Amino acid sequence: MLEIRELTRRFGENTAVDHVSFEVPSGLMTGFVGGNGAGKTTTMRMVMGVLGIDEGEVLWQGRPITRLDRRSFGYMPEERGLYPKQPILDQLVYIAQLKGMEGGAARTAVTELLERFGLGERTKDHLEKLSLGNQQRVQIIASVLPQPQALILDEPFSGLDPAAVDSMVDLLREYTRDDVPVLFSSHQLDLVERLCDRLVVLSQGRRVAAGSVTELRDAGVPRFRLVLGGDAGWVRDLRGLEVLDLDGTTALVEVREAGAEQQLITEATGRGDVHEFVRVRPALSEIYREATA
Ligand SMILES: Nc1ncnc2c1ncn2[C@@H]1O[C@H](COP(=O)(O)OP(=O)(O)OP(=O)(O)O)[C@@H](O)[C@H]1O
Repeated sequence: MLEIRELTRRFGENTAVDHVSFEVPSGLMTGFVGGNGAGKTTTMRMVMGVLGIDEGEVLWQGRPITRLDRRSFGYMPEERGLYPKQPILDQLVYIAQLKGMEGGAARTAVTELLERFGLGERTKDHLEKLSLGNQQRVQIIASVLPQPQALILDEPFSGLDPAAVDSMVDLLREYTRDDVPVLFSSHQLDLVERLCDRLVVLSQGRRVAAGSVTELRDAGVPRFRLVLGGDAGWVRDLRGLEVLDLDGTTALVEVREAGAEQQLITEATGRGDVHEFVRVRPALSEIYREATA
């Protein structure tokens, strides 16, 4: 497990990351979200040791992380940094060798990954000849070579078409199945909701929410939708509830006093037909908007 404890980084007067703590458990996918400038990249850079830490620490397997640990991590930085004028196979094999793979094994692993990402026919092409999305695929391959102990990926999905997103998702799932902790930042909340076991939300350098998607969706004030056979206007008169929406026979209410929902359903069944009475959990996008407001 990777643990981020009270990490803090200042740039002059600006505290870009302010005592941020969270965990990236092994075998789980953790999504890292927050608006532009929230501090995601700065946090990831501190985790990877490419940026100094002002306060706090990073722990790997329960002890302070070392340079060697970081070398065994797969890191996809925001600044992508491969050579535009070199064939993609050659530079990926070179990177794999730099990371300690033997030549033959490196070539086999790279070829396999290139084929997997639909680039099997492009191995001799210079990076700059590929579309931006395909360049992104090459960056992803560079970051997962060789077998990483943890993955720290800064916006790995940006610029990918749906097919490449699917290849990337399959690949990341294979790593989590092998118990690798994965932390990735993204602005694509639908993707984060689909993929992530856990989520960390940053706003202006601070952690404003963290937990599993289910925990976060359950954490807020409970909301219920009630659909009746007749008019639902009487719901406004009940104590302990706030009516968020009322449309003829349908009411959406928020429970302000514990137990008010029991009173609601008792009253509703006493008055006539109840077609639906369900707890409504907010979408991730709503949680995100509220947390970062
Ligand atoms: N090298 C730097 N020098 C000065 N300020 C910096 C530096 N790097 C980051 N910052 C500032 O730190 C804050 C956090 O930036 P960061 O890039 O970590 O945010 P982010 O969440 O990754 O944003 P985005 O989603 O736009 O990539 C911003 O205010 C940014 O301007």
